[in-house]
Amino acid sequence: MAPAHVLVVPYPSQGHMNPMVQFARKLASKDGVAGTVVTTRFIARTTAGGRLDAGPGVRVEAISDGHDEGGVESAASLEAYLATLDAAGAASLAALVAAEASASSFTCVVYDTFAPWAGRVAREAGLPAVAFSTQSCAVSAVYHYVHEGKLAVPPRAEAEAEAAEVVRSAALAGLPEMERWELPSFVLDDVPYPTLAVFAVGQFADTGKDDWVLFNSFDELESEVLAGLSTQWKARAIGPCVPLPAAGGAAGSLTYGANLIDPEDTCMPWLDTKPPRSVAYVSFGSFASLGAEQTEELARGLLASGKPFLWVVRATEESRLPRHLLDAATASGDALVVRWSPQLDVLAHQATGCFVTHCGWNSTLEALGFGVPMVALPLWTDQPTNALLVDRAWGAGVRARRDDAAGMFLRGEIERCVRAVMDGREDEEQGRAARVRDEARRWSGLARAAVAPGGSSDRSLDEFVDFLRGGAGEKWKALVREGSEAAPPEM
Ligand SMILES: O=c1ccn([C@@H]2O[C@H](COP(=O)(O)OP(=O)(O)O[C@H]3O[C@H](CO)[C@@H](O)[C@H](O)[C@H]3O)[C@@H](O)[C@H]2O)c(=O)[nH]1
Repeated sequence: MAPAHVLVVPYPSQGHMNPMVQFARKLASKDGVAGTVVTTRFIARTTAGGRLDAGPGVRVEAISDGHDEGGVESAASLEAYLATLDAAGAASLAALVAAEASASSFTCVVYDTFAPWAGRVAREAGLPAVAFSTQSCAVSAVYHYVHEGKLAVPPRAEAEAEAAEVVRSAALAGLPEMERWELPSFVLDDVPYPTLAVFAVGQFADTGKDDWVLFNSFDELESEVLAGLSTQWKARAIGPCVPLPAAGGAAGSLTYGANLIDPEDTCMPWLDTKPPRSVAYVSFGSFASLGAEQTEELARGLLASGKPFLWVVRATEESRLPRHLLDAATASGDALVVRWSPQLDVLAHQATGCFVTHCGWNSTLEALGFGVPMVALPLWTDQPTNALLVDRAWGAGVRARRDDAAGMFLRGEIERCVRAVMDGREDEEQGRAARVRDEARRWSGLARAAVAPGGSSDRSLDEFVDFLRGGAGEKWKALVREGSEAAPPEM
């Protein structure tokens, strides 16, 4: 039988491409499965090193996002970009699928829930459309239950009038009790980007009860929420989609093969000069913008902690850096500021003692996978919920408290959290910080076991592969050819 050929369509940004490229690579490592990853023409041309290397058995194809020359940066706004991407991406993807139809036809399309247009193209072409969430099961569950009307989020005015802001109904769905500010920001009524909010909340609207939904998570991490979601769809956790070295294996160089920016090669030699677990690694992912005041508070907090730090400040953020504060530390080798790091290698390095992170889902999973305790400084979207889970549910980090009056994380709080995690001191409030490092190590073992042969995520991937090998696409196409309603093939 011809191999099952899966077309994998991530939303074109770093935080979405990394896990989906890793997913395609894992899928293609299974017998009888080939993968093609789709990116935009702009990214394909400008990706670090000029190429995207998804590994053996995975082809890369480029489609148009309507901004072939400048990508998202050349759009008037993110919302304008999404609208162009929806139309141009769908047309371009449909052309790719049609061009393949006679040759090595695609069997199935796995699409990012942030690229719902790809799901539509799949359905219109008579191919099974499988949703892939790059965010946690918990966050996805909140969006879904809000969309279904099963979870009500109090408007800000109402919440402020109540003594406690706890969203108690969240507990019903296997979710932890959350205060309003701990929910993904897109379900709140007082955040910017209302169009994005509608989009995020409705990302599973096209997904039916018999449809597969794959999560970049693992059973052991989110078992209860996942069990709840499994009653909604054919939900399976197949992560962490992170290139983790096999247990006991040599680390080597770790990469997703999808860097949109070249990592700086000063990081590893600098880390090599530092004692084990002495360095705070600081990064806010590929998207966040901290603002000048928050950047200065962070610089002052890191300096006050007395720990050496490796801080990623993207080129677009550099103008906010208070260089005068950092000069002495960088000159003495106590601090290194880079525009982009080889993050997986940094987290795997023995000198890295904690990860000061915005709790983007990939960074969170990477920290868990490499057993690095986190200091969580969540900003928006799914990050506040991830930070809550890291701190309260998984005990793998300490969450900094944002100062409400200042509207940011203050230097003293940042210093306190870095010291609490790195010195293992008792955290007076939570009484848990001393155990954070042990918990981080424990999660690393569980994460690696989940993706190892026979682990929970590996078994779920095998189940999906069985579905693919069962000729999912062929059955579907036959049904459509016979003129029957586009019913899904048996699963
Ligand atoms: O110097 C760096 C900094 C980051 N990374 C990588 O870039 C990715 C960043 O992903 P993530 O941590 O998820 O952050 P964002 O880029 O901010 O991701 C967006 O997408 C995620 C998945 O939907 C969401 O969870 C986040 O909130 C959202 O901001 C990770 O794989 C990192 O390893 C590097 O390789 N080098």
